[in-house]
Amino acid sequence: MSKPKLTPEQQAVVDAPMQPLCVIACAGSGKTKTAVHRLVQMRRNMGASRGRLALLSFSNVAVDTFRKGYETLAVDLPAGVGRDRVEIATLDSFITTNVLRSHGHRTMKSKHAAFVVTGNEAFLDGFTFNPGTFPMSVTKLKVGLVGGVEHFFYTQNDTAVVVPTHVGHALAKRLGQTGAYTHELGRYWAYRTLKERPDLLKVIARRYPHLLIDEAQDIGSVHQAIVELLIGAGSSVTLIGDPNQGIYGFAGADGGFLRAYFKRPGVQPHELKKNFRSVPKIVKLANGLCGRDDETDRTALDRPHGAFFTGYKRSEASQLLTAFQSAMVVSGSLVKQSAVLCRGRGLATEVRGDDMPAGQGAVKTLAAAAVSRDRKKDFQEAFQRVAVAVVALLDKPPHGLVSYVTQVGPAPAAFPRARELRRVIWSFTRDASAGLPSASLPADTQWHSTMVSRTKALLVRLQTDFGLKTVDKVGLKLKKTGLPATPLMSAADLADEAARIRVDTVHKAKGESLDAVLYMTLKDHAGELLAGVGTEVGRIGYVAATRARDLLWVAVPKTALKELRPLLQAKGFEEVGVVQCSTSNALATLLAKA
Ligand SMILES: Nc1ncnc2c1ncn2[C@@H]1O[C@H](COP(=O)(O)OP(=O)(O)OP(=O)(O)O)[C@@H](O)[C@H]1O
Repeated sequence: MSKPKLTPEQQAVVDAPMQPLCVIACAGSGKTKTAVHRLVQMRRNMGASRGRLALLSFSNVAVDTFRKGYETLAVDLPAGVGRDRVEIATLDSFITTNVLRSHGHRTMKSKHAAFVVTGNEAFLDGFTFNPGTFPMSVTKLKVGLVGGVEHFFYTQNDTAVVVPTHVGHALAKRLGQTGAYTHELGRYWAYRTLKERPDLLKVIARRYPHLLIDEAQDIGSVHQAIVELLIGAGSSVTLIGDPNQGIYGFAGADGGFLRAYFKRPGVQPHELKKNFRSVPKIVKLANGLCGRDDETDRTALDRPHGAFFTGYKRSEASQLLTAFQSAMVVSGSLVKQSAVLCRGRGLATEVRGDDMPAGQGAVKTLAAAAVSRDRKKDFQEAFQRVAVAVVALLDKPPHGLVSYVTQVGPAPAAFPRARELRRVIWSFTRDASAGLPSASLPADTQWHSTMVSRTKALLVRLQTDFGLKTVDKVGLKLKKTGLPATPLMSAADLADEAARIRVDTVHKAKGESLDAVLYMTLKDHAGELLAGVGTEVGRIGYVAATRARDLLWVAVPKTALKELRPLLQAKGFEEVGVVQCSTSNALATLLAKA
């Protein structure tokens, strides 16, 4: 991490006394930098003390950034300071490592050590609940805590639907007895373990006298209950986040814990109000949306930039995208650092034109993995899919093998060589020349035959090196049924891959800085964006808008334009028409830039 000077407000957080802080920070205010500097300073203050420090967040991307930042800055710590006594992890992995993995099984009444399931494990077929329509997998079961009382629910279109407590409880318990937990239920079991084991709680609080939690607006009710237990047992907890970016309300996280935290005795309040990301016009607009008066660090550009709106017809989404990409060229935004964002997955899928992955069974999963890797450049997703497909080709694989392989961290006793196997599957996933073949090969001929021979070779290796037996008649599971004659990543995709702009949900883009953002809305999404950050959909719009560094477009349905126009203009958006332009010219220019 480079070392630009911290602002006075950032420095005040870093230099604050060793007590709990509540840091409310605006979008683009450098929470990452501030949190890492604070972490280093706290470690310096703790000197050689044996207590550990933890910096916790919610995504692996954030954790990676924090780790790199800490590695860079911690070299300046004097000798004798316990530089390694720092943990940087997701809140869930902190809970898993410290509570669930070694202690959870006792509370879960399982003979096995606890292990996570992701939903693809065959044995989960027997773990469902029936809300009256059709059976739903236990992976859909969510749990919240209100005043220490658990309540179960599932979400449908981002709305919570209650599951009777006795049903949810019985299902969680039955699954728990096998040693398995879903991500959701893991937190529940961790909470129950800590509640039942004050001795363990005390040990953890002593081990971690200080915790820093980033993106604290995403703390849900069960997370909060766990954090409250740790606070009660003596850990000093600092929260950093932006309540206006709380977009997981449907999952029980509405930013309330962060918003009210400064009121607690002994908690020192701080604010970060300087936005380093966006041009002044976008910061002004964001202030108008959330009712804050944040400052901007950037100056206006000498090329077109700022916040615009336009109308679009669903059937003409591709023209809108072309027009937006043309505007990006003029504003100097790079395709690879820009995105079209939608509030929901449905609209994103429609705009992106995603097809169902071709093939069937394990082949379908491997085909989807090749597309994840080669089209979406999402290696993590590709890896997860390969792991699922490969395990599906094994005869009686160890219980929980997919999760042992895909989860980072020490190998479980049940499968001590998980990390080696992880490496083998990673290299198969990554290497299109010797592992999973390229999605650019014709699917039902070259891709399929290459995939079959390499997958079989991989399975032989798993048997020889790891004792993992292949299913009988594996050829039947690797048939080419359903694969098209064209490449999985179609020829058209290959041609304009460099010019293809990412289309994603706002949730996926959280925490990112993007040169240009096109927020595609339905009428109510736009209405709620304009109404402010009081609702979840309003906050989702706010997150979309504040990702943009230089250029923000909000597209609203043409049918709603008349009604929304004055409201958009009142907030400071300027109107642009979707000018028709030659697609090939626009793409050629973009390709040259990319
Ligand atoms: N003191 C500083 N001087 C210059 N640039 C800074 C400073 N602090 C942070 N930045 C830059 O500000 C940008 C935004 O920082 P960051 O991504 O951490 O924002 P954030 O607070 O997490 O935003 P959001 O919550 O919107 O995701 C980064 O490019 C970072 O390098």
